[in-house]
Amino acid sequence: MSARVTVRVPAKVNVQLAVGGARPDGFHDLANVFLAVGLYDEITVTPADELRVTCSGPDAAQVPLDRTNLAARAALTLAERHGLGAADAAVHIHIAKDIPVAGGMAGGSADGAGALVACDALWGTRASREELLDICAELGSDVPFSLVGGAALGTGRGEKLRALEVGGTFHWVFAMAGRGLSTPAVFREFDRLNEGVRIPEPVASQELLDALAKGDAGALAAAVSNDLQPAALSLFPELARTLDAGRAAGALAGLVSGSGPTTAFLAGDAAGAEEIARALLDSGTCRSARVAVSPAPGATVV
Ligand SMILES: C[C@](O)(CO)[C@H](O)COP(=O)(O)OP(=O)(O)OC[C@H]1O[C@@H](n2ccc(N)nc2=O)[C@H](O)[C@@H]1O
Ligand SMILES: Nc1ncnc2c1ncn2[C@@H]1O[C@H](COP(=O)(O)OP(=O)(O)OP(=O)(O)O)[C@@H](O)[C@H]1O
Repeated sequence: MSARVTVRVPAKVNVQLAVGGARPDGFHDLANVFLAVGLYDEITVTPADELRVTCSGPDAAQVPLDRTNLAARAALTLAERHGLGAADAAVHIHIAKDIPVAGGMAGGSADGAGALVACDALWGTRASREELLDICAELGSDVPFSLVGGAALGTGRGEKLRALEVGGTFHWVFAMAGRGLSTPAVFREFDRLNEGVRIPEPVASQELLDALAKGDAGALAAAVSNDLQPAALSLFPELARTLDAGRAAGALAGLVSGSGPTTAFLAGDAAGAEEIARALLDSGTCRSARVAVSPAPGATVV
């Protein structure tokens, strides 16, 4: 056991998000093609007298520091499963947050997966990969992917993962919006917009999987899709201007990341990404713009 563990966890973009009809449990079946991108939160755990969460970074004020924080929930779930008492499981979790909050990039999920891996190392609980994935799925639909990183197809509510091959580096620009969007609200809007419509079963696009496997940015750009985009745009119409600005600046594709409101732009190369980021900032249609590459590794002890 060591006295301090830091874990780095990436954000994600959904290059395909096919959404089925609402299930009886309120969730939606998905064909969710996740790609981890090189924007990271770092979670550091140290022994303490009681469970405590702190957070730093530009969006820190929006992060809950109580037991609803996914990082705290991860620590409590691991402790409970391994029969650790309150004193043994007391830990200070610090989140150095670089992933936008409520941005559709799985920031909270990253912190859940990171705290889980960090506490497992700190406490010497030696949970199997299978158990870690099981706890992640209990915490949220996106959390298992935050653990594994790379690229994966998520089915069910997104928690059942199959690793995907990625044959090259993709260059992205992410435009952060001035406010967040609630994921449940975006799924509710999806249901409202599709009322009375027969929604087909979600399936992954073979063209998209081939483009990923080849590392072909042009082919990936032609195949990206997000069924939640109309719902995110309906709740946040100004995002259409951001999408227009990124496309006008030469992006191969522009789309809403997951449930939004972060927008993602695929560039042909690193220089193109820098140019698009500058144009997005100059357009005044976003709060900030960041470049990042994919794929990125999952939760990693640093
Ligand atoms: C939009 C995505 O980020 C795409 O990766 C995910 O589907 C959302 O994953 P998440 O934030 O981990 O979501 P969860 O914490 O599991 O669920 C939050 C809420 O989102 C809705 N939800 C989520 C996942 C899913 N497959 N169907 C849903 O309808 C439900 O209303 C649920 O109560
Ligand atoms: N560690 C955390 N970091 C950020 N938000 C958290 C965390 N734990 C709980 N939350 C809550 O979760 C909400 C969603 O935050 P998050 O940043 O995960 O959204 P998101 O990136 O849109 O999620 P996703 O892409 O998985 O749908 C926040 O508004 C906050 O109330």
